[in-house]
Amino acid sequence: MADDYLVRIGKLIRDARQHRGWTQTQLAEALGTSQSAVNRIERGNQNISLEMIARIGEALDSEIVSLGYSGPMHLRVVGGRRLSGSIDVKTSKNACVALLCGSLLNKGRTVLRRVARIEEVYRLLEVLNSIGVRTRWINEGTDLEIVPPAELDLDAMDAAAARRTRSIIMFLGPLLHRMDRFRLPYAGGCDLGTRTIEPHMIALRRFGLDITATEGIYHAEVSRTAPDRPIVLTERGDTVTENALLAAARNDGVTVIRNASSNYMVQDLCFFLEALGVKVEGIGTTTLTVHGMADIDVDVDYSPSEDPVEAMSLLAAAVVTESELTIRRVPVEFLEIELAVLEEMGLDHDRTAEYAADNGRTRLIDLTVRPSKLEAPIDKIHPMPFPGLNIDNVPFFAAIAAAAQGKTLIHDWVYDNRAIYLTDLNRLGGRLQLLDPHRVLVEGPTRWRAAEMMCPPALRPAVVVLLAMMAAEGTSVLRNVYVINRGYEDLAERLNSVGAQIEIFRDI
Ligand SMILES: CC(=O)N[C@H]1[C@@H](OP(=O)(O)OP(=O)(O)OC[C@H]2O[C@@H](n3ccc(=O)[nH]c3=O)[C@H](O)[C@@H]2O)O[C@H](CO)[C@@H](O)[C@@H]1O
Ligand SMILES: C=C(OP(=O)(O)O)C(=O)O
Repeated sequence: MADDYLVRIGKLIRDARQHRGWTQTQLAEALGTSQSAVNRIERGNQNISLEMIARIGEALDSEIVSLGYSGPMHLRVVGGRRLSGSIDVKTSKNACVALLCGSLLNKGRTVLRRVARIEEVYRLLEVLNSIGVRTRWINEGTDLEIVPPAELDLDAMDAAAARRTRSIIMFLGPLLHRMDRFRLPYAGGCDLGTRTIEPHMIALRRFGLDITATEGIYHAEVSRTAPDRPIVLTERGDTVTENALLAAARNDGVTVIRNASSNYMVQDLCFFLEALGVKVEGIGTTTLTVHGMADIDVDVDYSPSEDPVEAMSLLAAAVVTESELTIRRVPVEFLEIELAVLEEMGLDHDRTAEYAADNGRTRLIDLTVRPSKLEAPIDKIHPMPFPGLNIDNVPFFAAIAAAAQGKTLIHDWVYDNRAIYLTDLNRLGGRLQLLDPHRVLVEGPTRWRAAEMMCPPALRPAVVVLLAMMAAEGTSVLRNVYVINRGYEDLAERLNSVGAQIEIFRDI
């Protein structure tokens, strides 16, 4: 055991030394010891004191010497490298979390294919497991099998896991059919300002759900009723629409949902509901008509589609690093506006013919992006519910605008503070001026410079910072990247596979 521990520490030290480009002799000199002592330490053959570990960390200018894997994860990025080759887009966080919640509708076995192995999914799995749902990764860890118990034990819920994800809110739709009274912790997620659950309640009250909120807990009471006229959503939100769909799926009758989002995750959920036997008319439009079933008990096998926001992230990675990169499995329907804007800005790219995703419905392309001379767009960049420019893609335009000649106005009207986080790019040499909490003026082109900084507490701005670090010559450090791991599977490793140099390290 102790030997094992020494070998692990030795390996970490060797990795840190090699990352610094030092020989064992150079490290020995810095420590005032011999090369043979360093050699013994690196092979785990030498007892090593905490003081020595700290000195090595200092000498290597690295906190790579970490014990265990429980501390926060950080990234060390050697920037200025071109990317090349091709990279596949994974399935989306936002569809996967909706489908995990959707599995609660089904008494049978649900298999979801190629589910992204991301923290947001892990949190929901922890919640599902804690209430008695059996889940396991099958087919060498690529697919997920979900088998619900006859009765859910909501009192046993892992509240800490639940509070770390906003998606827990989508338990409301399925649960209101399973119990008359239950409690759920408040939803978490990115720190993006106030996001109330009122739009969800406007839809779910129509099914007889009533909620009072006290001390971080939603207390739900259900007097099951069927909506007697169309449900009109007051906001065309994604999870709101999904919650209404989930409630409608087990409402024995026809439910009409108006002002529905037709965004990618909503479409994936509709396709999944159809696989469960629930007929949904109007998929891809803002009026959904759901023919629900009182009881759903089928073994279902569904393949969620690829993530348009990950596709946009990879595209932005290519642009800021001035690389030629092929991004495979891009759900083009959900990136059309972004591509049209980028085309206007001068992006040189090729698209293959469309092919079907594994769900048989979503249209994919492979996209090759080449280094381009970009000009700032004439009009502002602003999001709209689908088919507008995707709300989560707006931050990537900040990085792209920073690469373009001229000034670009970015207007993120949706979130209270997401635009503010984009000004973190200034620490890397960006020229972003915050005009008000929702509008940022980005001036390009940018000569990025390396820096060490904390991850902003919001997923997409955090990835944008990482991309700028990849473009900046020198070594940058991005601390505490949990928020990135919420939505991207092995992002560092995958970017490394196309030429990036990003190293993961953790605190002691
Ligand atoms: C798990 C999941 O799927 N999360 C996505 C989902 O979050 P989610 O569905 O939680 O997002 P919301 O529906 O809360 O919408 C986000 C914000 O937009 C506002 N709003 C939305 C629609 C509208 O017509 N008017 C309006 O004002 C809301 O008040 C809120 O402040 O949708 C967001 C917007 O696409 C995405 O950023 C999130 O990645
Ligand atoms: C805002 C996002 O996620 P969430 O709704 O899970 O916080 C996002 O995916 O960018």
